[in-house]
Amino acid sequence: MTKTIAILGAGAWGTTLANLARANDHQVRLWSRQGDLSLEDVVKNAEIVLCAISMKGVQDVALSVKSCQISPQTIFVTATKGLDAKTTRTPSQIWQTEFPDHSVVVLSGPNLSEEISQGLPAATVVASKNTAAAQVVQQVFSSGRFRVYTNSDPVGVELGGTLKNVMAIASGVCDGLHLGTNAKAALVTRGLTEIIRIGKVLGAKTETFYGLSGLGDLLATCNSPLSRNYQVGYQLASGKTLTEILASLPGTAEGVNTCQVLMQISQEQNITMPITEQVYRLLETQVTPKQALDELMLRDTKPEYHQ
Ligand SMILES: NC(=O)C1=CN([C@@H]2O[C@H](COP(=O)(O)OP(=O)(O)OC[C@H]3O[C@@H](n4cnc5c(N)ncnc54)[C@H](O)[C@@H]3O)[C@@H](O)[C@H]2O)C=CC1
Ligand SMILES: O=C(CO)COP(=O)(O)O
Repeated sequence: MTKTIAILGAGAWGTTLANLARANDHQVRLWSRQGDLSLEDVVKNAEIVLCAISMKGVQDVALSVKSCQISPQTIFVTATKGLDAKTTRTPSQIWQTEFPDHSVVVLSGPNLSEEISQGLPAATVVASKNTAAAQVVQQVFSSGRFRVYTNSDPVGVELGGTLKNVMAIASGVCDGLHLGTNAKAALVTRGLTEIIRIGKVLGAKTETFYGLSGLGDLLATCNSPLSRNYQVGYQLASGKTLTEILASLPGTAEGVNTCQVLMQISQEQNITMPITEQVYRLLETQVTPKQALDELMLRDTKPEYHQ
């Protein structure tokens, strides 16, 4: 059945998701700050409101949507991968707080938008506490080129997509320094251990991180030059400054802000995050890429599963 869908954010990901829904004959209205359509008109009577805005805009846009006319049945879908700098909340927690009586669905997976725009095959996950809402969103986006799975752990699905961005920066550094395949495998595997350690504290299920939105997205983003986060790391390793890199980057690299929020969480909750800490120190120019590597390699020896 044709759905009316409002997509907020006309960047790389919002546009790609709009095209996927249009290809399935849904009626899509796309809103961006620079566009001609008003937010009020875009969300009016929408059965689904999907947000693909960068993290820094989510709270303000959620508040603006709150002042618009929304049907009580409207499903909110969040596709943003980040953490709020002020409250450390995930995007779905922001949407659920502002719309407590609505279903909120997280959409996340190994989804480099450029590949999907080219029609290459990909899979994703839609996760919600409300299974029926997740199934509606699954039907909206599923096609022969985009395979959509449902999941009942929205925070886990969301954190997989968010936390891997920091590991993608580290992976870019690893490749930029030409450290080899063994080093990359070790980094990504220990990165997953670190993601699971943080994710469990933040309320996610461990098994979710072994799925598409966890390991899947980690592999995609840590291995692709199409990833903006990977590009940040790769170019830092080549000696560029963060300011120079961000000035020429096509789109948002959420891992930069996510890393700062994670350091705050790590200090407040006493969670060991060695890779995240070195990425943070590198972004803050407290260490060089080579020093960050040495710090990681020379940590105290320990059993593999010592937390
Ligand atoms: N591009 C990709 O391959 C994927 C991106 N994502 C996530 O989707 C989100 C958006 O990413 P992209 O579309 O790639 O970024 P982008 O930089 O291409 O677009 C960001 C969009 O957010 C809007 N925006 C930024 N700040 C805003 C504010 N304060 N108020 C209102 N709108 C604001 C921009 O105008 C733009 O429409 C990010 O969280 C990203 O991690 C998730 C999966 C895939
Ligand atoms: O989340 C993504 C792929 O799943 C996109 O990665 P980047 O934001 O690093 O480009």
